[in-house]
Amino acid sequence: MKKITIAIDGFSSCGKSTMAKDLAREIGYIYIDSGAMYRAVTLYSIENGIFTGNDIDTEKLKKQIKDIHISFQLNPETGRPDTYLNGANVEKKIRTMEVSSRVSPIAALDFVREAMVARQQAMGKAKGIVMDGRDIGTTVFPDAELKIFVTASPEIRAQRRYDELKAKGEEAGFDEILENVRQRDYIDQNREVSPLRKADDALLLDNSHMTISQQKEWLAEQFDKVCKS
Ligand SMILES: Nc1ncnc2c1ncn2[C@@H]1O[C@H](COP(=O)(O)OP(=O)(O)O)[C@@H](O)[C@H]1O
Ligand SMILES: Nc1ccn([C@@H]2O[C@H](COP(=O)(O)OP(=O)(O)O)[C@@H](O)[C@H]2O)c(=O)n1
Repeated sequence: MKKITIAIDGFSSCGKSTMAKDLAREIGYIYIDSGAMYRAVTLYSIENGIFTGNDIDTEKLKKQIKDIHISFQLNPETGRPDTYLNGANVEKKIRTMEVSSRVSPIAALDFVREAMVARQQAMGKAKGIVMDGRDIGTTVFPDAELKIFVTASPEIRAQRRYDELKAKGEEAGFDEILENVRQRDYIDQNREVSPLRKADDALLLDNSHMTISQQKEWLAEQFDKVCKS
């Protein structure tokens, strides 16, 4: 069967990766978590003195962006790809609150987006890819055959992230997570380059009251519809 491109965008912590990864596994497509790439650039920036407080040394980061190598390798235990930064597995490190609180300003930088989008487009050249993020249907793959835009209420999204971090044993309060979700939504929607918005031809999914298996089923139906049409 002819392979297509699937773009899943939406607000923070609403379940994009969960549904994207499950669909990719079922249909034998590559899954790429584009947010992990922005998180990896943020971790690099934290570890290499690019932040002074909340200030970002953009000139330094611009010079070093070509030295930031990001790749993915499937983790057989979790069934999802782990993120590697310059050869080291950083999957755990990039999911901390420290990275979450610094990622959106880094992702708003034009030269960072330019570099990441080029890499994402190269990964999707052969189609057969499910990618999730903020600008996949609008900028990275504007011609994607299937585009989804996911949303849920901020409180529900914060609760999902809280439960996830708690299960991993990470200390983070619900209020701190809710504030982070709101802040990132604001920066992501209001930045100049590729702001988060629904592509005109994307299907809207509010999964506030859906279970993981319901949303998985819904996505599989949309995929079938596109493949049959
Ligand atoms: N429909 C759902 N109901 C409850 N929890 C969900 C649902 N979808 C995803 N989750 C959980 O919410 C958390 C955030 O999901 P994730 O896929 O990482 O979101 P995103 O990629 O949009 O940031 C994960 O712990 C995931 O297991
Ligand atoms: N395509 C993308 C993906 C993520 N991002 C940025 O990266 C951050 C982290 O993305 P993510 O997908 O890991 O976020 P979560 O919703 O999983 O917490 C987002 O808040 C955005 O600022 C982006 O700008 N463009």
